[in-house]
Amino acid sequence: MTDPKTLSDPLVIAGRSFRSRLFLGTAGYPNRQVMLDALTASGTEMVTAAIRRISLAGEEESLVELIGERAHFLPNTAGCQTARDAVLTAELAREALGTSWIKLEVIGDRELLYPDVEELVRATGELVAAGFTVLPYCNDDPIVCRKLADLGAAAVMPLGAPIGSGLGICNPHMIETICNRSPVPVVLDAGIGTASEAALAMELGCAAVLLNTAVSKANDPVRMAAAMRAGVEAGRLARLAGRIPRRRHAEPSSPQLGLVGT
Ligand SMILES: CC(=O)[C@@H](O)[C@H](O)COP(=O)(O)O
Repeated sequence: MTDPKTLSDPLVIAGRSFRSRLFLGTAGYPNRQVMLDALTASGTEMVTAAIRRISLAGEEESLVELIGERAHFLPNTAGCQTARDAVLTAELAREALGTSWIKLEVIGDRELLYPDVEELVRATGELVAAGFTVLPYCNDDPIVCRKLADLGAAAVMPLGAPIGSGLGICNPHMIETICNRSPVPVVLDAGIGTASEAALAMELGCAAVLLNTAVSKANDPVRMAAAMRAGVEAGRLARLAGRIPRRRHAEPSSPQLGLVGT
């Protein structure tokens, strides 16, 4: 019988526990109240925002205070294109916000928003050596994920699909492979379009899902945030329960023995 405690096993990253396995971004909401209501509906305990947005636009200055106690704040290096730029941005975040946690994004192409793997690996090594808790956004590549974990990343965050695309998980087999091999938690980051895709990420073995656009740009962001919460929880439960194997042929669901004529 399932121990009810396993249903709510917290996720632990770098010694910090999270009951919610849904992490949310803060960009693109119709207004701040909708964003806050969506965060509440999602049950999230980890919220990310680009350090460039926070530091450059005065209006965003109080975002960290607004989030306050409701969630752990995870600054990210969105917009950085070199390791040097990302490391400087992370140092700025640590100085300004007093956190050494960083979601590391080093983008190699502004149109694709795909990670520059060489720069990402370099920046991860430098930031870990400088005492940061590094969560790198990376390709759905098991080799890259292993290198990042070997360098000391606290989690790896492979993309499901390009940021903001809503395409879902383009290569579920590779995400599952990464999950099966990773020594650190795997957080599916980017590309999720709807709740069933968040559930799939968890069914594949991800420890958590990070998403933004699917909620902030939904017709009803608060309702979608609640749907994502339910999707992540359902996917986690299904993963723990263990799915039946796929078969190429029918398998009677009722026992045949004992029927007249058998
Ligand atoms: C907010 C953030 O960190 C995004 O860059 C993240 O990668 C989420 O991507 P989606 O907007 O596709 O969910």
